[in-house]
Amino acid sequence: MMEIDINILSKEMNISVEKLVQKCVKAGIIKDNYNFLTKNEKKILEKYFKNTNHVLKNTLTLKRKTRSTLNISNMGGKNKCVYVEIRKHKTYTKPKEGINNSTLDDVSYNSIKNEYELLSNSEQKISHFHHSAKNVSKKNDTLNNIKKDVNVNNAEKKVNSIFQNIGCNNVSSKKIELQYNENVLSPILKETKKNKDKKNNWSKDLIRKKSRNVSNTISARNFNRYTGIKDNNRLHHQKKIKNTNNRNNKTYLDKKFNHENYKSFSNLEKSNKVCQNSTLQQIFMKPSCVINRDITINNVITVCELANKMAVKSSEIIKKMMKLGYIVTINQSLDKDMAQLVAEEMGHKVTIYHEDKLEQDIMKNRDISNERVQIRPPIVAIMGHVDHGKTSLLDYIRLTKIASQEAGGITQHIGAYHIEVRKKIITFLDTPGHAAFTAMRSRGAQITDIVVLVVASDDGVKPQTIEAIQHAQAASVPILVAINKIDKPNSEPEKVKNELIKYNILPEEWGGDNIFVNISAKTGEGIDNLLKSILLQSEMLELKTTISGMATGLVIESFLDKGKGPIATILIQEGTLKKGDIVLCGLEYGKIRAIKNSLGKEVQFASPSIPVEILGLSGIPIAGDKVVVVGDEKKAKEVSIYRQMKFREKKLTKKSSFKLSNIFEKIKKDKILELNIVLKSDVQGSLEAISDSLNKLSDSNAKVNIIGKGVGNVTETDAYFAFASKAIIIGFNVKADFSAQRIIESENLDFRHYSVIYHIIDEIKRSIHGMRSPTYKQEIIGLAEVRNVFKSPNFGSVAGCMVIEGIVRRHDLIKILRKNKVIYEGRLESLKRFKEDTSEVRNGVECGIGIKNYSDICVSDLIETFRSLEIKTTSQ
Ligand SMILES: Nc1nc2c(ncn2[C@@H]2O[C@H](COP(=O)(O)OP(=O)(O)OP(=O)(O)O)[C@@H](O)[C@H]2O)c(=O)[nH]1
Repeated sequence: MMEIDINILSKEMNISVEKLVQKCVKAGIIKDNYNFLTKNEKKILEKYFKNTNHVLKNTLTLKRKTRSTLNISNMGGKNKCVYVEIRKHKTYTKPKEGINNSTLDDVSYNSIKNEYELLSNSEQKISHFHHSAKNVSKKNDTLNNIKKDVNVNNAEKKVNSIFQNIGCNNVSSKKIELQYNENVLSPILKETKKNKDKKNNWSKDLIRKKSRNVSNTISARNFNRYTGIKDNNRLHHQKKIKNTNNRNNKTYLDKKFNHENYKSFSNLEKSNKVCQNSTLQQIFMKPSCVINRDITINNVITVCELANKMAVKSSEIIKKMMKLGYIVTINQSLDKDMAQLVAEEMGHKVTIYHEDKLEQDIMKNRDISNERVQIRPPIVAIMGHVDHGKTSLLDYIRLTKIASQEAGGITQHIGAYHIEVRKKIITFLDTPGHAAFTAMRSRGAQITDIVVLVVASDDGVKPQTIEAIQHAQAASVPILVAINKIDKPNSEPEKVKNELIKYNILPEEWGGDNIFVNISAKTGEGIDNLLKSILLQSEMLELKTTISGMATGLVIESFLDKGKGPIATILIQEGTLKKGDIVLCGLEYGKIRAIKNSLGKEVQFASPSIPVEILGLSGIPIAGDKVVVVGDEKKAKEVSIYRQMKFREKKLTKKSSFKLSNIFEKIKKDKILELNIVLKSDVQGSLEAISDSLNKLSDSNAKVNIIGKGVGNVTETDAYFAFASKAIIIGFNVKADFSAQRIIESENLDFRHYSVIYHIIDEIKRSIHGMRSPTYKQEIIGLAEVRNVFKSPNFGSVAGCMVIEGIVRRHDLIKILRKNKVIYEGRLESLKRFKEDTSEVRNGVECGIGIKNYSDICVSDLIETFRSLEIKTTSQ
């Protein structure tokens, strides 16, 4: 007959040998030798377990069955199916609470242990006791220890006799318990009970606090796992805490443990038992009192952000503010004073974050020794009308063929080059018009020292020549006139000189301040003279700078190179830039990886007024951004992040720019006595008429300055010019180009459109004198281009149109523009899509438009829809 070793069986069943022996006895298996069970006895035992459901109490059995079919090809080419069934069976047993592998039964074990703990009151002995109790083979040591400490002779005798009776050297703890109770332990037990209550309270408190901390960061499941502590030692606790990554929790527990000084290991053990009892519940304790916090706020903070910082509900702030007399919404921004008021009302301590602290810190630590002051090379911008020979001039000077390499012969990007003339350096900027010059100025970057105005002697003064003069004069930069193409037979340099008088550009020989040089960029005639004149002009300007110390400069242009990353062309204004320097550049920062000169050669440093390309920035800066060398890369990164955040904030809050509606307030407040205007008109006649009338409005209160005027639509350059000069834009019978419209919107410029001269004069007059009057602003909604004209018996002429911008609505006011001149203002008669009436037509869609009381519509006319908005001007 096959026999099964009882030790092996106990391991398989995952219960202790002693427990198994007890169960055998209960199942009616009585044998002398308990070391082996027969097959029949095993069956009886299994039946007993089934009936008593003993195992199921603490076990969880998982079964899984998977079926699949295998196709196996036979020799003859036929397939054979093999059905495969995999059965998996796994039983999980929940470990018993406390010390479950003890040789003693639960009740007696716990009572003995409690008493022993109280008697010994030593952590070492308890751990020793645990260790001993876990191992059956070490039972004698355990008993000896108990004996030593408890000294119960009767118990010892009984124990020994029971050991022998059982035959497997086990202990009948019941007997020990009885003896203890009788002789020694009953008085101690009373004391124990008291302590136990105290300890349980402590444990509950601990768990409650633990759960409150942990619940913030770990899931309920993690929490259960965390609190269902199997191993009753402190180190294990700490590991668990580490795993949760909850620093607060760890500190809290550590503190608690230190505080208790690990008085008794049993305390912790008991707390774990409480934990285990509460593993299935999460305990979230509502804070019993308001927690006052120290909060830091910036200039602007939303209600929601403030609530998060104070750890209160947004509704509480809204309620509080209502009590203070303000009605706010959750996403509303509060300024720092308001936020401070509310937060302090709610009992929190507020610290206002000083905005420029980071910037100030980083700028403080810069090395800006002013020891070596030297004369610096002049920076010259070449400006003028299209095709008057700007690039050809630079081309000749540098003896390179830049013009022929450019797409379509038109300058596409800003280039910056330096040349040497008579051992003196001149730096040239080649601009693609005036937009870049003005855009840079609008960012506060004044980079140019001298403007060379190129005027073709065969073409004379043209619109862009006038624009260039206006921009240079607005920036107070000296103008040097280069009358070009004198090699041409039809050249008339004297005529150019005469034309320029109108714009306050007078040659020195006529008593003016401007140097005039006749040149030919083709033959090179007069160019030496021009360069000499530039050097002369720069000497007069006494351009000086320090060449030692950390560098500062300006970005001229920037782009992203796929291989090298962001590249910026910069001009150093002060100090010397070295390879490896840390720079702050607008919103970006970086460590200079390489410096290249205008010939593309790598150099180790760059001195003032020498244009160089730098590599190593974190992003692409904008033309006009300031480059500053700083000492600390980490701080530079912080400042860069802060600047980016501020930029986003500024974009969102959109500060209002210079507006006609608040001119009177500005006159009162800031003593601004000048109203700058950029005026654009459809024809020269009305331009002059409006300009004269506006100039006459100047009085002791305010001066009207027409800083820029011209014929044609409002362009991107006009918009930048207005922005840089804090001017309003007035358009008479003209509209703003798409690009200009974009700048007007992004910079929040004041663009006013009129079709009656009297309205312009009246409105400006009223604004200057702060009169209350309703003024109207036209907001353009859509633009449609006439592609075809049909005759309809009902509606007269119907224009077949394509909407090219915005929306055309049936009831909006309209203007008809022909060659950028407004030829009619009125309303729509009809708006149709495929013969169906419609209320609106969007961008990119065709439609039929009938115009009320107007039938002279032509192909290519533009129909602009707008609405008139009333703006309240300031009161006197
Ligand atoms: N005869 C003659 N032709 C010239 C002279 N200077 C320039 N040109 C010609 O004028 C044309 C325009 O010259 P560019 O140098 O491209 O003019 P630009 O002002 O730089 O033009 P954009 O880049 O479009 O602003 C070219 O065909 C040149 O060859 C000159 O002094 N004499």
